[in-house]
Amino acid sequence: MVVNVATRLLQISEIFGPTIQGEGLLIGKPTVFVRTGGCDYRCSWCDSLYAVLPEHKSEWRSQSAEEVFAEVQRLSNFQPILVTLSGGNPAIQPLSDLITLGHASGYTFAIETQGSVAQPWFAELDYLTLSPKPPSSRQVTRWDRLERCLEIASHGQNGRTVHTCLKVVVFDEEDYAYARDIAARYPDQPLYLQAGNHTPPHLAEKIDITGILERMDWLIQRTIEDQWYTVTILPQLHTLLWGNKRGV
Ligand SMILES: C[S@@+](CC[C@H](N)C(=O)[O-])C[C@H]1O[C@@H](n2cnc3c(N)ncnc32)[C@H](O)[C@@H]1O
Ligand SMILES: Nc1nc2[nH]cc(C(=O)O)c2c(=O)[nH]1
Ligand code: SF4
Ligand SMILES: [Mg+2]
Repeated sequence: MVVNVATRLLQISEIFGPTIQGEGLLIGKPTVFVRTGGCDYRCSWCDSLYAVLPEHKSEWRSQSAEEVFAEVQRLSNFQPILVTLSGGNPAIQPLSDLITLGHASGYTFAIETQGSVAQPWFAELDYLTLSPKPPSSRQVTRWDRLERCLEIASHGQNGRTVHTCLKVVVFDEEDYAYARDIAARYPDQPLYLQAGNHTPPHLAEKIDITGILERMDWLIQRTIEDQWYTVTILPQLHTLLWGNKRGV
């Protein structure tokens, strides 16, 4: 049988760390990021367009799982660490081999994805963060696909539990209503509300931390007003610390 090796290569935008996970369920945890290139979405406020738009393709590299894992091991000084797969949409890449390789050496794997593409290998992950996009992103949620992601994760492979959660970026009242809808649809999933950064690299020269914190304050008041006590509200910690800097 002829195996097309190229189809197993990963499109890699950047590999960096260790740093801390700045968002959601694993906020504050030391991690190495593997950021893949290419995305099926075009969120109006995306903070990682260099890993999304085809005009940045020449900056990405095609690498095997072995090459990516060697870089992860080098960065982590061969100490098992949490590896966070992000992008772009990492769900459009063949990441199963990387997860298998890493698990064999004690590494754990989390993914950040919008839930628009469900892959069988989600069952091999340790953490699956689904981040469906609210109206301000100008993207349309495919609920059937989001549900398929959760369904796959509910059958963890090799006795593994895939810890799942939902994370919704909120900029305004419409986004907040979308987040409420998500909570009603998936009452058993931990839900994180993430204050939006309205000054990502392509929309402003300087990051407006005060503006981000004001939105965060509004979001907290808004949830308390609704007596919505099961939700968790967070900023992007890395954005507060390091602004729009890349590779942190
Ligand atoms: C860059 S995305 C990559 C992974 C995947 N495509 C996704 O959207 O989940 C990682 C996380 O950053 C969030 N994000 C992107 N731009 C943002 C912004 N301007 N403010 C707040 N969060 C943002 C996304 O919603 C997602 O949760
Ligand atoms: N420190 C840090 N935390 C993050 N959490 C999610 C990120 C991402 O871009 O997916 C990210 C990132 O780029 N840096
Ligand atoms: S889905 Fe994620 S990577 Fe893709 S455009 Fe939206 S925020 Fe950016
Ligand atoms: Mg980011």
